[in-house]
Amino acid sequence: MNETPNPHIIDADTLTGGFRPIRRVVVALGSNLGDRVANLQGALNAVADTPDLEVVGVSPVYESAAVGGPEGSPDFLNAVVVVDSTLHARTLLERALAIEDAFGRVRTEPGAPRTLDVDLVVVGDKVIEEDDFVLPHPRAHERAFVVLPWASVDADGVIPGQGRVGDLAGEVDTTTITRVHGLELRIE
Ligand SMILES: Nc1ncnc2c1ncn2[C@@H]1O[C@H](COP(=O)(O)OP(=O)(O)OP(=O)(O)O)[C@@H](O)[C@H]1O
Ligand SMILES: Nc1nc2c(c(=O)[nH]1)N=C(CO)CN2
Repeated sequence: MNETPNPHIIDADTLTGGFRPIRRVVVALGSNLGDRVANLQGALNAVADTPDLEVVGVSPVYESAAVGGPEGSPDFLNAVVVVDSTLHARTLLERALAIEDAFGRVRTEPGAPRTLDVDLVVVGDKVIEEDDFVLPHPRAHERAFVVLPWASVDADGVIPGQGRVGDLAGEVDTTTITRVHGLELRIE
């Protein structure tokens, strides 16, 4: 195998200077601790306040039983925010973790109840497999609380390697999930 990088193929993320591609990014929000509506609403505002990022869609809010996590975990509220951004994928991850921290997220055991979860579901068609960062999010395609809200704002969205989100929405387990009527997140 020739390990020498081909100088004619440039990963857009390594470009310096003015040009950066705009990517469609899907951000999943979840909360099952504290004032869940205020947490989701605040997270949406924080996402929208990010430089070099434009919100193009906000899903309805869905409620569902906690998948995994300790016995008796409270139900979650979830929503999905669709954005266009020129930010690097890793910059988006750092921003997501900072927003979680700003909402009092305490990191204990995996699956523990949390005031706010901000996951990057997809960043365009980027595929990343690093210890602390995986794209597309490896469990998103099987999660009703991700694909239902996302499909409701963009059924033609795609999870690379998994398919069209409108189709995935017909395949996931929807046993406990319901749309919360009369509640809409808005950018304030
Ligand atoms: N696509 C991604 N979006 C957000 N975090 C990610 C992603 N890929 C890897 N991570 C890493 O996952 C770590 C733990 O995330 P977190 O504690 O929110 O997991 P979880 O919400 O309990 O489980 P899940 O990952 O199944 O949603 C984060 O610190 C982050 O570095
Ligand atoms: N219903 C629901 N269950 C979950 C959720 C979530 O957001 N909603 N997030 C998890 C870890 O990210 C684990 N389980």
